[in-house]
Amino acid sequence: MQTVRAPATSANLGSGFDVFGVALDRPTDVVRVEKADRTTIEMTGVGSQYIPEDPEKNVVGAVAAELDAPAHIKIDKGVRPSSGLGSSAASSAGAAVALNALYDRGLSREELVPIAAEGEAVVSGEAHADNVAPALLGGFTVARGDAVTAVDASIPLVACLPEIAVSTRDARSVVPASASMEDVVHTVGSAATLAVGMCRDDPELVGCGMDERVVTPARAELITGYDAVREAALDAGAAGVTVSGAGPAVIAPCRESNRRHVAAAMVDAFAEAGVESRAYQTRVSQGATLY
Ligand SMILES: Nc1ncnc2c1ncn2[C@@H]1O[C@H](COP(=O)(O)OP(=O)(O)OP(=O)(O)O)[C@@H](O)[C@H]1O
Ligand SMILES: N[C@@H](CCO)C(=O)O
Repeated sequence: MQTVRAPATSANLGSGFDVFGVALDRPTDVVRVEKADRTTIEMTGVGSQYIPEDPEKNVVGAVAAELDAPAHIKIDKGVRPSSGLGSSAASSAGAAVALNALYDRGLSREELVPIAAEGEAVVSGEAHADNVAPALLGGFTVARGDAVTAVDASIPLVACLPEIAVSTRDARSVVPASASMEDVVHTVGSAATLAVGMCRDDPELVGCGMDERVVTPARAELITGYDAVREAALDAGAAGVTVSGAGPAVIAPCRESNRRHVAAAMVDAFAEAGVESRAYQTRVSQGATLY
């Protein structure tokens, strides 16, 4: 038997649409695997009632098939599905690490990225790596085509998850098909600033580099209270605010000393907009861990 704790992730970070990602130290999924003749799946935890246990429809079924590693897979969900916090990626990455160990496949974390990405294809039709890369490698990751670059980083963050359902499909359907050259230049400047901020463990640069004018404003429209939550987080000392993944979670990097204050301000602002929410006081951290 092998057990893995797999982290939530935030992939985009404003300026890095479909490219940047970070692993978060909470929330997490716990994935437990035991050898079996055929793959079966058992789900518990937050939102598990909405996740199919059929291996054809659950992301971990595709990962087990890719690794030719049939198993009884138990997943205790800590990362709510359709959260913008990489719920499906946490399970995919956790299963990839656990099954690789269970069957002694000897694959590196980098080699597991495309395998875990096949799990993502079950959900979205695309084997995109922007969430599974940080879930496997930890820190800050850059997914560019088939290549992934990872750097260690430790940035305090608040990830505030409202009780709103936003499907990734809907959130992708509102992304504009084109952008002006002015906006492209602005995004490149922001993305470069964010990457430097991650390399320097500087939350101010990371927050500044989240500013993006094409994808984020379109998606913010799907999140009731977003503008007020953004303003409240900035007033409380956050260095920046953006939509996490496809939403509806909203993330805000900040200094550790004011993280609690930022978290409370975001929850209060959602409440004033009539939306219940939960704020995770978290940080950029390591990838999936065997224990
Ligand atoms: N093991 C699993 N864990 C979570 N969701 C799963 C799993 N297997 C299948 N799913 C399906 O995947 C969908 C959730 O994945 P989705 O990528 O939309 O959300 P997310 O991972 O929270 O968001 P994001 O990628 O924006 O961070 C749900 O429809 C859910 O039923
Ligand atoms: N990068 C993806 C993450 C969601 O899977 C998006 O923002 O749509």
